Amino acid sequence: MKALFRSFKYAFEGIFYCLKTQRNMRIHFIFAAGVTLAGVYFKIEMTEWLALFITFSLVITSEMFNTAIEKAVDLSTMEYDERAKVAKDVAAGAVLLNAVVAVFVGVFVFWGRLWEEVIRWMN
Ligand SMILES: Nc1ncnc2c1ncn2[C@@H]1O[C@H](COP(=O)(O)OP(=O)(O)OP(=O)(O)O)[C@@H](O)[C@H]1O
Repeated sequence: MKALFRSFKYAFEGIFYCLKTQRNMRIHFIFAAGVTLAGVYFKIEMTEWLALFITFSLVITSEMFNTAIEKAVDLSTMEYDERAKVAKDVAAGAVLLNAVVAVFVGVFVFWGRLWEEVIRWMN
């Protein structure tokens, strides 16, 4: 049981480390909070919540793996190395890809509702 709690403690330390040191991670969390509030406001469907939570998770976990890879690469070399560049660029590319998909999902879920809201305000 003690070992289980210890592994949870380390996992939370990893999450807090990313939040403390990675500006992009804080931005992802702020976006996720904002989108969650918008979802509550617009009373979105259960399947839409599922799509949003999966995309939050993809963006945030890829950012965490990106941080882990950056640290591991820096541990292995501080010299310029083409393999280090590839490792970091591929990890950063994964975050970018997930972030772009998250924007598409957000637009897909909210575009119609935002548009209706704008029209309602104008009338
Ligand atoms: N050892 C290295 N050898 C070759 N290129 C590197 C090396 N370290 C970093 N780079 C290049 O510089 C880019 C930025 O790396 P860096 O480690 O500064 O990450 P970052 O994206 O600025 O993240 P953070 O701001 O979180 O540290 C990498 O994507 C890679 O292209």
